[in-house]
Amino acid sequence: MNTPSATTQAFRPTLLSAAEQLGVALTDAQADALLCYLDLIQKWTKVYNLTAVRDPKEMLTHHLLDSLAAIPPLRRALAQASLPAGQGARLLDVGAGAGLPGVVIAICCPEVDVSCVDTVAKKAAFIQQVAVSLKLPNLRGVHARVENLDGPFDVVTSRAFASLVDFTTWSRQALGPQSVWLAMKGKHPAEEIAALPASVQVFHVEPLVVPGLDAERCIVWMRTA
Ligand SMILES: C[S@@+](CC[C@H](N)C(=O)[O-])C[C@H]1O[C@@H](n2cnc3c(N)ncnc32)[C@H](O)[C@@H]1O
Repeated sequence: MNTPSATTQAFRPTLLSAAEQLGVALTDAQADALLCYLDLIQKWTKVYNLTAVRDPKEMLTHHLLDSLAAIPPLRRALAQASLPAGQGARLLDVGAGAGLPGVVIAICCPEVDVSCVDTVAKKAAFIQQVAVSLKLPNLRGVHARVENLDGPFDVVTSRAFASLVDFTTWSRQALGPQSVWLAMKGKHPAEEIAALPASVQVFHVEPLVVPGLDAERCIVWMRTA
């Protein structure tokens, strides 16, 4: 059983209210897992330097709630995807670092198989540790450069990773013919979009509102043209 610490347990009302605002239905077990994930980041970041954000409250809004905001758009995209009947979607989170948004997706969407790839071995090992500690069979950490990974993955995500050109160039071989890229960005990245080659089609720039975070956020949805 996952039991959050007293510190993160105090965040539960904020988490539940944010989830409600976002339209993400969380079971008690999922809320526990998200709070325990915060505990694990805090514990391991002392040793592994997983993230520059150290304040637990900031971690909640800047990392956890920010990633949670991507869940409804992701669910919508998966519902529209024509996946073979009975097959769960495969998702690759590129440059996942401490597991954002990949771990949040694995907790909230148990039907999605999530691989978090990072070039830094200790970050991939941390994701494996999270998968074991939180009993998430649909989550794995992969130590590799994304350029060397084959797919096909149905959705390839990134957050705070690289320019759109680099993200799409380096991960293109991991996509199938019907797959999409989901890039989490701050304000509308007009210059990055303009720099994309004709072989990458941006089909939607979706604004995100993150509860408790006074900052612009969006998802850039792309597919191969
Ligand atoms: C700024 S961190 C972002 C981490 C996380 N996505 C987040 O939002 O907090 C970028 C991560 O990308 C990883 N990275 C850089 N180049 C990579 C590559 N070619 N393949 C896989 N991971 C890479 C780095 O090791 C780093 O952990």
